[in-house]
Amino acid sequence: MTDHRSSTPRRARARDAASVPASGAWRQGDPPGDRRFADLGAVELESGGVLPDVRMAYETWGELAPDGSNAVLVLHALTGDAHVAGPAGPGQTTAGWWEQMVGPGAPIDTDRYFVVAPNVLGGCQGTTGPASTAPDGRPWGGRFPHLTTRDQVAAEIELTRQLGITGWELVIGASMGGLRVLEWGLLGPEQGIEVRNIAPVATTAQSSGDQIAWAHPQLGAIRADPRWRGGDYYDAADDDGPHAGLAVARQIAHTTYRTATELDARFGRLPQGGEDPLTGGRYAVQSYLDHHGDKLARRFDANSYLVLTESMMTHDLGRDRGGAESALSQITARALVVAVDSDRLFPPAQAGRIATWLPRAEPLRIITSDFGHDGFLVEFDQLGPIVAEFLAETASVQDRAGS
Ligand SMILES: CC(=O)SCCNC(=O)CCNC(=O)[C@H](O)C(C)(C)COP(=O)(O)OP(=O)(O)OC[C@H]1O[C@@H](n2cnc3c(N)ncnc32)[C@H](O)[C@@H]1OP(=O)(O)O
Ligand SMILES: N[C@@H](CCO)C(=O)O
Repeated sequence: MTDHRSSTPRRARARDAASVPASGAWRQGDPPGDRRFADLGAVELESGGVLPDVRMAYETWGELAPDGSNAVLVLHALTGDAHVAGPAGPGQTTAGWWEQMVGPGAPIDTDRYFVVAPNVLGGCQGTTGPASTAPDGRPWGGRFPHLTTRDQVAAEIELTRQLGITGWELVIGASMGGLRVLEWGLLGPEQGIEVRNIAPVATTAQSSGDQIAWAHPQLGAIRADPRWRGGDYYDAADDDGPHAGLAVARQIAHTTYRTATELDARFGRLPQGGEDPLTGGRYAVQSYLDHHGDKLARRFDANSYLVLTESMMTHDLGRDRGGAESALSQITARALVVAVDSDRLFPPAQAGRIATWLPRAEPLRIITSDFGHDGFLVEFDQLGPIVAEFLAETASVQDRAGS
């Protein structure tokens, strides 16, 4: 059968920022959307080990108010990064992934709020991850430790301290970002960082059997790629990494991000271009998945994909806290919980439980969409007003308290 892939994927060179000096704390007047780096030192891991010399990449927009009251933390999903808003920067190929949500006059209005977005611990866009250099001078590769959502938030808490921020007006994120939002609701206050409002979107308090099941073959696809080499492939040539395995993992994931309704309506049984499925050619939907798989393989690191996927699998807000309901009931922040009605990966019932058990949650907000889980990246006409309304109510509560 012919190889129909139109391009040779090159491994996304993980942007290990080891050679870039840390920029220290954010300062008033710093340009918006500039990638910066903070050296966080060692992070103690939930598994009992320690990850030394952690560096975290982040971007900021807006100005921190003199009383520090307007800081908003935006947490990205699995393959997102710190570049939430603004045009593609150096080494970046796309504009911000929440460009319509964050900016001057946007629902998260950077004329009013100071927005911070870090790249997650274990990622590949500037923050310490498997492609980073270990203390022995070699890339961590397959030796990189298992991370949990709590480890990722522990690093973000240290970043918060370094930025001189004592409290977040809002912590918001979707999907994997939403997992961290919920952990922030507990770990932030425990660590002395106030979390006044949270907005978990298209997310869950604990990964379900179904979510773990969908993740499993994605891990398998990467590890079955002979070019993965047990995770130690960074010395290989650019075109000799585990792109094929990563691309298949993305194809599995991408299917779960969309819906049967959309895929059937949009592609149905149409063949791709001049290809004939009866003689080994592809259907259009296969070509579409090939495209998304190849695209991710060019911009993302396979080991980071493994580490982050496993952190999502082990996510359980209720671990060592008496279960998810008990953990959620201890969160004191006011909360906006949002789901997408057609999300087959993070079904609305999971968000419904979060909204029910969070003591200060608004009624669950549901986005209507054919796009499924990806609705949080597409349905800005619905998500934008929901978030803007929540923030406006927050501001009015503050104004009343202050008057
Ligand atoms: C927080 C974060 O998650 S950040 C990461 C977000 N970004 C990503 O996940 C990148 C992957 N992209 C996506 O998931 C989606 O594109 C979204 C959610 C961002 C946007 O969704 P949509 O606007 O519906 O885009 P859609 O899924 O239709 O993809 C469009 C792409 O498919 C391509 N495509 C469409 N049909 C076909 C086909 N038959 N064969 C090959 N390619 C196809 C288009 O050419 C387009 O390519 P491009 O993105 O390189 O320009
Ligand atoms: N497209 C999103 C979906 C996962 O939430 C991502 O890749 O991060």
